[in-house]
Amino acid sequence: MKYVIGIDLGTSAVKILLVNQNGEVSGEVSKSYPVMQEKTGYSEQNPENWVEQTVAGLIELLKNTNCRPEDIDGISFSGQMHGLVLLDEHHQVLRNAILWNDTRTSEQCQEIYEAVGKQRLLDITKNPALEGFTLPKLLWVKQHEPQLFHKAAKFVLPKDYVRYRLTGKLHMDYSDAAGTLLLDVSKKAWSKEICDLLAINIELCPPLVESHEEVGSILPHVATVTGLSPSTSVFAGGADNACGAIGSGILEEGKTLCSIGTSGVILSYEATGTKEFEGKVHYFNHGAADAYYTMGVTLAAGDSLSWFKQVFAQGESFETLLADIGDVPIGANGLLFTPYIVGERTPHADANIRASFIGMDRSHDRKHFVRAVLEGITFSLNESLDIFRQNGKKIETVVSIGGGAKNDDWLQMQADIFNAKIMRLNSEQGPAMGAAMLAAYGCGWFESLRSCAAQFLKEDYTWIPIQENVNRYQELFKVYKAIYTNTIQINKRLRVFRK
Ligand SMILES: Nc1ncnc2c1ncn2[C@@H]1O[C@H](COP(=O)(O)OP(=O)(O)O)[C@@H](O)[C@H]1O
Ligand SMILES: O=C(CO)[C@@H](O)[C@H](O)COP(=O)(O)O
Repeated sequence: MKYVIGIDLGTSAVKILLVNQNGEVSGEVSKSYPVMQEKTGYSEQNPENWVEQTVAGLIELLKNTNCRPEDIDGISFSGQMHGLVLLDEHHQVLRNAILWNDTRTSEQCQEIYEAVGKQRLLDITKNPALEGFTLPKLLWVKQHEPQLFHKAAKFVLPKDYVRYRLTGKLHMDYSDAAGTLLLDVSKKAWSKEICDLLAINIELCPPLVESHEEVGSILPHVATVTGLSPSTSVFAGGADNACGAIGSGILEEGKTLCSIGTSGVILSYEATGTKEFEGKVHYFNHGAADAYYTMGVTLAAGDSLSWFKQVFAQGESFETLLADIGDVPIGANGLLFTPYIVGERTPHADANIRASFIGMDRSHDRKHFVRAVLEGITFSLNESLDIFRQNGKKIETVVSIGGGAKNDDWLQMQADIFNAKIMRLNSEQGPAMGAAMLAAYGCGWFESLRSCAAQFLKEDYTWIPIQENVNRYQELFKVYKAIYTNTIQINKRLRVFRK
């Protein structure tokens, strides 16, 4: 039997899957690493932690399997998007990576609009200037750390750096490059125009490749340490949401994905890069060649639940924390939560907004708060789903993946709030499975990603919306939506108190 490995470099942890030719998961490892928040709005990670934990994960995976290293035909990657990894001329890391959920760059977003123009930026990149994207981070380092910026020879994204450490080769694939705001999304080339207008040397941008392209093999010393074979081919891989889409079979028009990881995403396949969404949703290159996807992003989806657990239930597992949410009625006895703990992206591109619990009552206990957190996260994702529906998309079934897809009550809640069937596949590890599929396709096991999906992906269970719950949630959703507008000014005034 032959195998492939999919590595998903998430924000909370690296998840590694060993998958056989039938698409069965033969081994699975997860290794976590910390996120550093030095100030409000900041979010950084040390790239060395990604490498250490990926290597540790590979060692563990190979130790616990009977598969021979030479039977692993290929490895590919999925990774958290947008994070800036700056390298010097010797490819040494110059500073901590600035992550996708770091929002320190509002001023740089304005600078981009002033230099490029809103419409021109949309024409080239298909996206607005958002704090989380990579270009504003580059400009921030240029302005605040000029001596360090001066030493920069290349920038890459998180999984590109880990791939570089395993292979010695630097690349970036189109699906991840689209999230930098430096890519001409439909021409699939770095935009010289944007680089020139913002005085960014285009030489900083790494060579571009397709996600399924072979980019190298495992370096001998990495092979010795991990137990991998130096003959195993390495394929570029893609952005975690593009890989999540591949690993969930979102490979044709009409298919929709909900991913609840640290962030939350509602994603829809697009056959062309020429539709107009006016920047209301993100519009990026897919990991499937010459395809695209649109998505709305909740900045802190799973992260809101993790934050709640860390503050109010330290040491408990997600399973015990969520054990009794099924006993709490819809609406948590009048308690609502907005998940804006690090600001928001869709539909409110607002780095300044912060979260609220509204309606706290003497009768509430912890389980009401937990249910309110889950409902708030799901309402936020429903705002993205609404944008798609308002643009004429018919959404009847949604494939749900990520850590949030581990809880059955939450999946029923998704069905009731989205008013759509929620399908869970045989593995909720969509991005890692997508990376494994890119390796399988890259190795030539299949003639297309679609035929790989037909072999690899199986439906596990589907949750059907319960009409009575749908009606209750539709009423509550109207109240939820009113919280944003009613808390903008309050949060502006609170800003000076945040450290
Ligand atoms: N058993 C569980 N039930 C519900 N949610 C969970 C569970 N375990 C983890 N999560 C959620 O999943 C999130 C992590 O999901 P994951 O897809 O691994 O994220 P990432 O790719 O960002 O590292 C956590 O923030 C947490 O909120
Ligand atoms: O910023 C985005 C998408 O634009 C995030 O979706 C990141 O890609 C992080 O993903 P997770 O760690 O939550 O999977």
